[in-house]
Formats: sequence, C-alpha cells, structure tokens
Amino acid sequence: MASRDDDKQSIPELIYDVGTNVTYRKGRFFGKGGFAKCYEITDTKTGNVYAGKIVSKRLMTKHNQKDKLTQEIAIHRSLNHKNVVGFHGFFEDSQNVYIVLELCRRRSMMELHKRRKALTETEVRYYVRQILLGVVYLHQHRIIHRDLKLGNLFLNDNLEVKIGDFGLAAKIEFDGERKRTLCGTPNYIAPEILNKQGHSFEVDIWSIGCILYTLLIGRPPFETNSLKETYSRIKKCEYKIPTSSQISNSAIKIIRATLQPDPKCRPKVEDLLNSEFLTSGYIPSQLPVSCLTVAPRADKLEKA
Ligand SMILES: CC[C@@H]1C(=O)N(C)c2cncnc2N1C1CCCC1
Repeated sequence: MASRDDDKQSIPELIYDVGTNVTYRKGRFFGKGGFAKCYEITDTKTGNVYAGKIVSKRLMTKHNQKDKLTQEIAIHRSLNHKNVVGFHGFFEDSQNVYIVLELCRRRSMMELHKRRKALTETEVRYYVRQILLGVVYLHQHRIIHRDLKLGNLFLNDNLEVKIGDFGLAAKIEFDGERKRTLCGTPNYIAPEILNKQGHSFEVDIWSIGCILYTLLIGRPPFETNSLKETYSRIKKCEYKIPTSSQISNSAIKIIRATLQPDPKCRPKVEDLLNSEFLTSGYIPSQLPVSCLTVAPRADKLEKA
C-alpha cells in the first residue's frame, strides 16, 4: 500500500554517498519509522535495490537522540546473519543521516498478522524457528534486541524472516550485567522493565512469548484499550489462553514457559529451538506467498 509522502523537508531524487562514491536513486516511499523517512533506493551503478532509512538531522535536536542513532548503527553494522536485516552502509550530509538496509519486499509480520490474524501451527513453527535462529545469533553476540515485535520482523520475497530495527538494542558488556534503563517504549515490554528491576536477555524471551501468543491466538496477550491497563496486566502477568482456541498442548506449554513473570524461570532461546512445539510438528522449508493472504491447505505444504 503506497504511503503518502508529505515531503516537507525535501530529500533529493539522487542521493550521493561521497565515502563510497555510490549514487542512489530515491524510489517508492515506504513510510515513516520513528524520525526516519523510509524509501526504496537503487544503486545507480549496480542496480541493487535497498531500503533507505533517512533521518533528518533537523528533527534530532537533543543529544540523546543523536547518541541513540549512533548506538543503533554501531550495533546493527556489526551483525551478519540470514535472519537479521542486512546492514549495507550508512553516510550523512548536512541535512540527513542515511542508513542503507536490506530490502524486504513483503514488509513485516505486522501486515501479515493484520491480514490473517491467527495462523496455522505449521506456519507459526516456520516463522518462529527463523526468529529464534536470529535471536540465538544476537544473544551469542551479547546483543539484546529489547523491541522484538511483529513490526520489526521483516519478510523478503521468499517469506524469510529478518529481524530489524535495533533502535532499542543494547550490548551486554560483562557476564551478569543487568541493564537499568531503556529509553523508548517497547511494544511487548517485559514486567521486569516496568518494575525497574534490571533486565537482560530474558526480555527478548518474553517478547517471543508475546509474538507466539499473537500468531497462534490472533491477538496480543495483554491488549487493552489503555496503555496503563495493559502495563498493569503485564506486571501481574494477567493473560488467558482462550479455551475456544484450538491450540495444541505443546503450543500452550511454550507460551506458559516464555510468559513467566520471573525472568530467571524463562527458557533460554536455545531451549526454545529444542522445545516440543518446534520439534513435535512438521516445519516446511518454505511457504507459498499465498500464505500472506489465506491459510495454506495442510496437504499442500511440500513435505520436508
Ligand atoms: C527501512 C525501515 C524499515 C526496515 O528497517 N527495513 C529493514 C525495511 C526493509 N524493507 C522495507 N521496509 C523496511 N522498513 C519499513 C519502512 C517503513 C516502516 C518500516
């Protein structure tokens, strides 16, 4: 769906990166992401197409906003994994900071969720396995994402999952470090962040639990019509698995394990890959793009 581009602060049609001597042609407007305007951009020499995140310096008034963007770039550029959005470069001019990212033509799992609501368990295993492989990589490199949510899980034309947006990510500098602050509001925020008890890798496991619940049930576990009420339910870990939902026992088990109020009780991301939910059912090696709009017929998914 083409988004309206109310382009007040004009971004030129051709964007030149003097550092690499690459000229990008600005293409389709994708929408806004935080302070950024996002466009499809094409390397005029190679024809390679990317997603450009263009952040106006004019809007980044306070120092901490600049520091946050610097942190996001420092973390994201250090990563290289097939389930993490590729970071192809960054540069700046007097007006903007430009970030060149892997293009994900099928947008994010949020669009998929809005269109499909509850997915089949086979599809959930297919997507969640890739999310977990990406998070294993992040945690092995001592990176906490801290804002895992459907809108940050991007999809390319092969429906491969790419974890993106490291705007709230942090690096654990030493064993046992507990982060005390997080400026920003994660969507699937863990109770220990709300209770300001210090947090670490376990917050990503909580977010994965919220993602699992949303994909299996069709709506988020703690959704209410006021943020305050939602936060109070998260702190009390107050959620229900509707008895009407047809989800399997292994699906119920992995939701209960990840949505534990005590971070110490949550499984590690490696444990989730070995969970009954992921090992007890068939996982297709690929999905047809029709799955973005309609549920696949069980017998139509190619056997592994
Ligand atoms: C460029 C920002 C963001 C993103 O991070 N990636 C990797 C991406 C990759 N491909 C398409 N869109 C992407 N987005 C969308 C654009 C609007 C909101 C989020």
